[in-house]
Amino acid sequence: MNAGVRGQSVGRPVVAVPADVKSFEGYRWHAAAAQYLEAVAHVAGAMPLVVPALGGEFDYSRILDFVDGVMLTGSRSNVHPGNYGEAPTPAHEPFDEGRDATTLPLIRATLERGLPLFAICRGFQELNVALGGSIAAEIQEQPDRMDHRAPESTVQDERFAIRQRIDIRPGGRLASILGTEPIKVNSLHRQAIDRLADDLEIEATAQDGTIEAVSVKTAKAFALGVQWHPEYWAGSDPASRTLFEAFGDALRGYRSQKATLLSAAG
Ligand SMILES: N[C@@H](CCC(=O)NCCCC(=O)O)C(=O)O
Repeated sequence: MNAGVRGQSVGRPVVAVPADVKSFEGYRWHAAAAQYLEAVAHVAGAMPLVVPALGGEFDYSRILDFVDGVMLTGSRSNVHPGNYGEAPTPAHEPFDEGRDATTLPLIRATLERGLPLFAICRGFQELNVALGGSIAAEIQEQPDRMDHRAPESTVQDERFAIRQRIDIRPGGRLASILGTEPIKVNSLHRQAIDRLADDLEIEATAQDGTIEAVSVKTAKAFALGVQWHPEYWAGSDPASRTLFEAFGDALRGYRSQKATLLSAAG
């Protein structure tokens, strides 16, 4: 990932990025992958703030007073199906229930308060679950579905290669950012939106009908989810860059609106 610098550090908007809980080097970590943080910093022009996945213990909606938006990252873990009323099976694993307990309430609070929200891959699936939708597991095993998993490789640039066509709904919010010509994206997932939440609008689909992008119908600000990974090529792929720039513009808009309201209140 090679993102170019955008914006200055003074006065940059701040973006909350909920962490994953990971185990390595003998420790449990609350961590977010660099590719997301760097795309926020270098292309959206905002300061990322990683939020530990301790949502069962804390009401993180309090941090919405101090940030200008929220970004939800991708992760290999899956939303626990208990969150959408289904019993867990081995096909739903692995889980990260600390992250679920953090992101699901935070998504609802972010939308209620009108902060910009950008949801990527696992985050896109979380957005659907947080608003009452459900998720299908192991979609590559379903007839008429393509294989949306990453190519087998140890080289991240190959796993994240742009290779899958998506069609963008004319007249939609994604089309207002990227236009209506089909684009190619990367694809690294085994699950997909099944029942779409009532407050979500489909913005793009893959050739097998898999939902690839959604927006929140009643959102007061930028509220977009994508099943692919624009963060990985945000420094070089025009569509990926444009999405992060649009998120950055929404963050700056929210920040300046908040400053105006605060100064009017004295
Ligand atoms: N677990 C979900 C979400 C997929 C996702 O966020 N993938 C990120 C890429 C992880 C990697 O393979 O490196 C699903 O599989 O649908």
